[in-house]
This record gives sequence, structure tokens and C-alpha cells, in this order.
Amino acid sequence: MIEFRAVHKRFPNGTTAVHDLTLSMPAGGITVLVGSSGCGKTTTLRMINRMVEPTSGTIHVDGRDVCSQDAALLRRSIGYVIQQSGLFPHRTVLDNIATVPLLLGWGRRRARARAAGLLETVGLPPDAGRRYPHQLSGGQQQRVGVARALAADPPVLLMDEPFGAVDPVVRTQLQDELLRLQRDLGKTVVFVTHDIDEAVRLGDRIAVFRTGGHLVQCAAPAELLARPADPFVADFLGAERALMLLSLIPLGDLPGAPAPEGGRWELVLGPGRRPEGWRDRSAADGDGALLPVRPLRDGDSLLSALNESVGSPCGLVVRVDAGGALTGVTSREEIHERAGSAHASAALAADACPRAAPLPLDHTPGDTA
Ligand SMILES: Nc1ncnc2c1ncn2[C@@H]1O[C@H](COP(=O)(O)OP(=O)(O)OP(=O)(O)O)[C@@H](O)[C@H]1O
Repeated sequence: MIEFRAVHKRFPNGTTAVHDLTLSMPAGGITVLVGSSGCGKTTTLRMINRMVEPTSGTIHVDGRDVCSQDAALLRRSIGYVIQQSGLFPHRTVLDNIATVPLLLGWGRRRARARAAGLLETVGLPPDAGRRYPHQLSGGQQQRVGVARALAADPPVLLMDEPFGAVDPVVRTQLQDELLRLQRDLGKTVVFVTHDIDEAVRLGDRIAVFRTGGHLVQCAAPAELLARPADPFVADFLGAERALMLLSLIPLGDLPGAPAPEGGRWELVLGPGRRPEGWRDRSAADGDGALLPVRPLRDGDSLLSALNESVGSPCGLVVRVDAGGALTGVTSREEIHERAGSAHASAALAADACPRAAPLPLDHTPGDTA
């Protein structure tokens, strides 16, 4: 969907923000751009909708060179979400969302109907439409920002640290919403973040940049974590790289076993076979207090399971179905064993998967787009 070929950006003050970037972003996927501050992520993103013009090289969106298109029309055909939501403070939420459809000449009634529908899509109540941006929380404003970017149903969505200014709980909710929207709408998303956890959670592919606008590696999250291209990428991924890989593996990959009976630890169940806690049968009165249990579902990650197994008094992780009823338990040993093999198998898969062939370059250095 989006192809950078030998793109270079040098600002008039002599700063090279992007250096010889060749990168392909597949349709319908989320490509995340990560790297430390000033490495050229935002500049790369903004060249896609021509808010920044490349110095040389070409960028194609859906087969068309962006530089051959009218910049204003191009921008209206590409959704754009930024960190502080960028909403117009004196317009209602509904009018904010309707901005691009109105610019495209949709007519007021149709644009507002579309905006009202999008409120629901992004998880806001209908009455939010009548409010002004300052009457919403930061997280709600970001949702409006996403709705506004989706209003004209663009195939491409550019998101520049959209969840950077909200607290971690809201951030996780917004990430979940984005993944849900992406499953439903299948947009091609380019997402900029500093946060490697966010990149691993959201990205189908992650492009790691280093200062000077150099792309160092672009790969699927598991491949990146298992096979960082060089020490810079390994350092950037951090000391918990191996654990992060476990966040990509669902607990459902491991079989469950029946809860133990007759041993020291008894799993106490409430109505509907809901786990309530572990009881220590060896306690002096034979009726020890319940130790809390945090049951997991098949869709939870192996990282969560490892965490629970470390905290569990008997080393067992308790598993439930979507309704919260007990389905079984999995032992710390099984989780450790699977965790140990996860890295090796991701590395093997990365080695078996042929690297993307470089784009054919019909560009010669120094060409100006
Ligand atoms: N308009 C501009 N004029 C001159 N230099 C600029 C301009 N915009 C960005 N730069 C410089 O280009 C480099 C890349 O900036 P860019 O904003 O793309 O980085 P970034 O990776 O998005 O950083 P951050 O994560 O801090 O937002 C930086 O050195 C920055 O100072």
C-alpha cells in the first residue's frame, strides 16, 4: 500500500531527518515506526501525506506517487491522528468529526449522520457529540481524534504517538480499541511511538530507526525480538526482550489439566464454578484463609501466565472460560518449558522466513522527486 523508495529528507538548516529510506508498508496492516527521539519517525510519517516534502526519492500510496497529487486532496484522503488530538476547541465534537466530509462536499446532514455513527464506532456515548472538546477526558478526546480521522473512510491512517498523553490504563483501552477497529475496518495504519511495548502489542511489522533517520530493521514483532539485526536494535528492545516475546504467545497454546484434589492446596470454587482462591489444607486449624487467585483465559499471554505462576502459592495457574468458569490449571513447569522453547522457535521461524527482497530501485542517488 505504501512504498518508500530511497527517500531522503534534509531540512533547510542542514539536518538530515530521513536517510535513504526504502520501506514497504503492507495494505491492511499496522506498521509501527519506533526509535529514540529525533530519529525521523514523525518526518517519515508526514512525508506520506506531504505535510513534509521529501528531498529525494519517491513515496507511492496505492501505486500512486504522492508528489504527483494535489497536496490538499491527498491529505483529505488520508486519516491523520496526533498526540494532543488536535481538535478544534470551538467546534462541537460532532462538527469536529464531520470536518473532512464537509470539506469533501458531502452536505451537512450526511456529514453529521456519519459523525454520529462514528461516535459509536469509537466507543463514545451519543451525547458526547454535543459537547466541546474541553468537556471530554484526554482519552475521550483521543477517541474523537480517531473518529475524525476515519470520517471520510480513508484507506490509510497515520497515527503520530496518538496515545502518548494518556495514563497507562486508558492507553491499554485505546490500544484494544484500535486493534478491534483494525480487525473490523482493515485500514493500512502507520503508527509512531517511543514505546516498544506498544509497538509489539500493535504492530504487524515494526520499523526501528536510529538517529540520523536510518532504518535499522523492519520485521514482524516475533522476528524482531528473536533476531535483532544488530546490538543497537537489541539495546533498544531492552533487557526484557525475551520476556516480551512471551506477550505474543497465547496461553491457549498450552493444554490445561484438572485442578488438583487431595494435596496441600485446594482450589475453592464459588457459584458457576468460579475460582475464589487457594486454601492451605496444612494450616494449623485445617481451614486456612483463602489466598487470592487471578484466573486467566486462553487469550491471555504466556507472559501473564508466567507472572501468575511466579506469584501462585502452589505454582499453578488457574484457567477459566469466557464466562469465568474453571476450565483447568497449568503448572509453572509447563509454562517455563514453553517459555524456554518460544525463543528458539521464533528464531527458527525468522530464519526460515525469507527476508523481504529489496525493492527494485529505478532511482539514482541525487534524483529529486
Ligand atoms: N522543520 C524542521 N526543520 C529542521 N529540522 C527539523 C524539522 N523537523 C524536524 N527536524 C529535525 O529532524 C530530526 C527528526 O525529527 P522527527 O520529528 O522526525 O523525529 P522523531 O523521531 O519523530 O522525534 P520525536 O520522537 O522526538 O518526536 C530531528 O533532529 C529534528 O530536530
